[in-house]
Amino acid sequence: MSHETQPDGRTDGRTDDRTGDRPGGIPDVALRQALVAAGSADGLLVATDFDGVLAPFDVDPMAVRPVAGGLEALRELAAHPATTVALVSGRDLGTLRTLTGVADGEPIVLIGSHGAESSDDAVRSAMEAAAVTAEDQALLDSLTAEITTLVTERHPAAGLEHKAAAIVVHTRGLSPDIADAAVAEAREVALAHPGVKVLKGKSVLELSVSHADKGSAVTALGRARGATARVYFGDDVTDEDVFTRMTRPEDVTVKVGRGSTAARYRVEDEMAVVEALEQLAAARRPAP
Ligand SMILES: O=P(O)(O)OC[C@H]1O[C@H](O[C@H]2O[C@H](CO)[C@@H](O)[C@H](O)[C@H]2O)[C@H](O)[C@@H](O)[C@@H]1O
Repeated sequence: MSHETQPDGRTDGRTDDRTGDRPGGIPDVALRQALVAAGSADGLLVATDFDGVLAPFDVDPMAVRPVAGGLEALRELAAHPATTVALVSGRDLGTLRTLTGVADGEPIVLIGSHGAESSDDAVRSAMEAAAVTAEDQALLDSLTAEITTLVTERHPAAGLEHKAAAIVVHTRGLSPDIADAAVAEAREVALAHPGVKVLKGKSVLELSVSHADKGSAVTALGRARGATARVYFGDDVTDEDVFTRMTRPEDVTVKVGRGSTAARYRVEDEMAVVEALEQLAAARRPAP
């Protein structure tokens, strides 16, 4: 049986999505310069994906937490004038809030369910067409029932995650053959339901009733806040929707880890993301 290929070029069931030990720092001089330039823009948008970018992967999707320094750097950035900060995720809004600890009223925008949910009015209004309707909910309910039966009866080692707009089959840590079979059969179930969007992520198959995309949500936020420079960090297929939409000369798009990408720059891991955020925050501080 051929193994399900991951967006980062690995095969399903492997638990390490990273490139190995890193020496520290951001070796790419061009990226460092781009961050300094973005940091001095009149209006800055800094947005980052969550899993695999700000939080290391875990077999248990609810056990992940942001890497040390990540939230601190985002909070400092959000406190600077003319600076908008957003956390953007395939997680649903409630889960993103729980896992990041970002409280209601904090000046960090949360964008969940790949853009279908947000704490920001402008994003919600721009993404209204992608919000989950009663009809979508009925579709999700019947899809969830079928996928739950499939996983319980045929692939009990796989995990299930219930989200506001999707049901997700998790295969991290499983042997490739078991993971491939679970993913292939879940995909078959989804394909029998017109209107269901199938997303193959890293050791996950997400079956969604929303057609939101992160690119539309992030660019809507940038527009609403008058951002003249936009910075985005992402690691997975759904982040490519942002990379392909952010192509102005002032934009800084950063792919985290391996795999083909439309991003302009690349860093190795979550700690490099924190370093980049700290550089941006330093560039944003008023001169003494
Ligand atoms: O858009 P993101 O914030 O990157 O979310 C993408 C998916 O992330 C989660 O799955 C990933 O992280 C899990 C926890 O480390 C891991 O077990 C799984 O293998 C990864 O694919 C989340 O569970 C999904 O719902 C998100 O869509």
